[in-house]
Amino acid sequence: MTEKIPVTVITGYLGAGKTTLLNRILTEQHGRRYAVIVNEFGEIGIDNDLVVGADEEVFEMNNGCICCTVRGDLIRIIEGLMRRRGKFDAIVVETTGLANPAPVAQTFFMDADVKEAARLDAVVTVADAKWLSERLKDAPEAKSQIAFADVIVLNKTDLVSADELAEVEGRIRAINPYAALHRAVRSDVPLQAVLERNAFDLDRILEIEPAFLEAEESGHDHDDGHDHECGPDCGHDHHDHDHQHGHGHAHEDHHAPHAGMKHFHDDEMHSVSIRHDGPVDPERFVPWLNDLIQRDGPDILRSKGIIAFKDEPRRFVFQGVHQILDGDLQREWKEGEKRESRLVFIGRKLKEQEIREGFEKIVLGASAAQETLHS
Ligand SMILES: Nc1nc2c(ncn2[C@@H]2O[C@H](COP(=O)(O)OP(=O)(O)OP(=O)(O)O)[C@@H](O)[C@H]2O)c(=O)[nH]1
Repeated sequence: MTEKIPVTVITGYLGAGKTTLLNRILTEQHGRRYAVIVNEFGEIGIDNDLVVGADEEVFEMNNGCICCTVRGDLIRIIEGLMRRRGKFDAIVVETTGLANPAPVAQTFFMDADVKEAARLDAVVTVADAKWLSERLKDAPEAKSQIAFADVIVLNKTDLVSADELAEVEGRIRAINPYAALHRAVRSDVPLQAVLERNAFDLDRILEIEPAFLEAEESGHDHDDGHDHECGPDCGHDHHDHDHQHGHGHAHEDHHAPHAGMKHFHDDEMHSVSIRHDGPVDPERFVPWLNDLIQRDGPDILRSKGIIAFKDEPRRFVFQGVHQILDGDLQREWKEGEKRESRLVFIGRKLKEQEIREGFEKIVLGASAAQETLHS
């Protein structure tokens, strides 16, 4: 079987530093060859011309709302690329700053041919340290981009004070406590921090954030109801794009001591994590998960999990984006490795109690429920 090509999706609000990151990826010596797909908003491709490295092939997805037209474009481009396998090692997709990354991520689960050939390696969100806090208030896309991230590059730290940095990190953590977070100036993160991360592997998240599945706060049940899910006749109004490029003067040393993380409640976006120390019956688990995802999918932005099935030497790994779910048996549990199931749901208005009770009662059956560790 040929290896699936890893795909890195770079997202982030307008002007956050996505193209800067992409240029870094394309110019640094890493011995890997990347095919680049750029999604732009508007008729005329500009980003394409801003991307350096003439040797790299840049494919443009153009025109309109990514939710509707671009998915088809993306599928077409990836299928085209697959016919020229061997010419590149990985794919990087840069999305428009206005996109909700969900439809892009979903492409890698939904389209059978794409799924066969490529795997979503990580969603990397570039955030503008100067403007993110503001955008989180007025731009739902900005929030979705943070919530979706596996890796967050907190860029433009040269433009903020240590206090402001702590504040924005706290806001990011309130939305997404799981992503690896790197501070950057001109998107200067080590490339191994963003590329070929296999970020869907929960183990990696646990390495970075050992407390990942522990104590977290869930938000209240508020929602502004604005989720960017477009139908086929999307009539999105995308006109209020203020192009906040943060060209201010650097006024603080970004190496200033870390002011300590602030904690915020995010009323809208939160997460539910469950772990269970004991075998899980696939015949109960799979229908439960499918039902949950079908029913609450619109509110569940991301779901991921590793499950220890009864009498199964391999780990069952699933991940999903909204209603689209994908799971398979992967590597074997290692000698001495704790056979613990871990599940995470990230989204809006999650029915935490229902999810927990569902897992305990439906999946485990009431008697086994005691063993479940609440996190
Ligand atoms: N001060 C400062 N400016 C930066 C930094 N990173 C990028 N910029 C500048 O910010 C502007 C936007 O950067 P881009 O990389 O084009 O951002 P983008 O996210 O691709 O922008 P869009 O394509 O408009 O969404 C450019 O003028 C960059 O030179 C940084 O860390 N600090």
